[in-house]
Amino acid sequence: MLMTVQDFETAARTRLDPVHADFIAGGAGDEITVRANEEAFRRLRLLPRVLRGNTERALDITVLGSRARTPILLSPTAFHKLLVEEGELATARAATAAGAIMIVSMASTVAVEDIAEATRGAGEGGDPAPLWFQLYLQPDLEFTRSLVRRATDAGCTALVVTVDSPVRGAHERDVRNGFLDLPDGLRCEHMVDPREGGRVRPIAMSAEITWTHIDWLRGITSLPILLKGALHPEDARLAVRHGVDGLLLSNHGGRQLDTVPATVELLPEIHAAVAGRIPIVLDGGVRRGTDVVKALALGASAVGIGRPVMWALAEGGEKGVRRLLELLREELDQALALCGAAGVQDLTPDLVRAPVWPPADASAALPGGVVS
Ligand SMILES: Cc1cc2nc3c(=O)[nH]c(=O)nc-3n(C[C@H](O)[C@H](O)[C@H](O)COP(=O)(O)O)c2cc1C
Ligand SMILES: CC(C)CC(=O)C(=O)O
Repeated sequence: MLMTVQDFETAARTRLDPVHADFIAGGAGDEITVRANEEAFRRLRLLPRVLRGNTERALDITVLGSRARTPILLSPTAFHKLLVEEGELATARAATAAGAIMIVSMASTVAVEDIAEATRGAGEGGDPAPLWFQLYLQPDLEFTRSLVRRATDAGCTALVVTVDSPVRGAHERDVRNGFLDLPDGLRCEHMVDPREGGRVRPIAMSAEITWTHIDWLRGITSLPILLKGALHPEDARLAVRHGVDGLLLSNHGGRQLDTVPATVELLPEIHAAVAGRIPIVLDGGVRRGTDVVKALALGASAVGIGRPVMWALAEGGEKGVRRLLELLREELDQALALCGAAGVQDLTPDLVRAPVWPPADASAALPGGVVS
């Protein structure tokens, strides 16, 4: 029975080509950060409130003008057609059914216009899923401008600029497996360049990109801009100064610089650095409703999931992703109830404890004042 994210991972592995399973699960170098993301959530403890009388929980959020029925959004992941024929269309329909924000990867195998169309048909009376568009700024600014225009015209309501990739992370599993390119017949639809007779450009991960490019982007779009992958508090402050509207606090699921901290460990520091001026979305290692509660309590406005969506897609296509989003919603709702919360707005940092025992200032409260 598929009851947990872990169940989806296990089920997906039985279906997936092992090379693709490695592409999804893998990370950079020794994958220390891949593991750290999940471990950090597991280490944190929740400290619930009681007798609050909350019989229903509100899970809906509005981030940067985008309304969603859940604070769990779909982080951008590449190449969904590797997993199912419909590719990102299946993902987008499932996101719409859940009322979740989907961030379309620049490296998607379906074009953003078609993804937007798919969300319009899938609402079951609800609104289409808000789509955000993820961008690696290309040094060819005219090409980047055309992508921004395409995303805007397709109805995307925010741009997510990934800034942790001056070069590609060292994915050693992929190198060993010889998985260095998409198989024949699949392509990154956004990299097709009409100016070059429909040539498919490689995605440039460029070390030339600087804050000047962020200023340039700020100047050509009125869509909200989120930076994805800024981890240093000073960069978070710089983002605010450069007119960025939000942060997607992410270490790329441990796929770029290995040994960077888990994102949830960085959250309090980044939250303090931006001081409420811009919202923070966090991704990396979110696998349980309790993880969502912890991240929101520590100051995130929403969380993103990457690999779980890929596993669910591989396991059961659109239905798989729907089920995944449902089960995470159920887990989140239950965790909120058990925390005594009436909704995500009730989550505050006092509900989260890092397990240090005995606490430095509590030894006097131990029986007989004994510290053992
Ligand atoms: C297979 C795969 C493909 C990804 N593709 C992209 C991408 O195209 N653009 C991007 O900014 N991040 C990409 N990411 C990173 C995710 O957006 C996200 O930061 C990460 O997966 C979150 O961690 P999680 O997988 O533990 O949930 C990818 C991650 C995976 C696992
Ligand atoms: C094709 C890549 C750009 C996708 C990516 O960001 C990743 O695999 O982590």
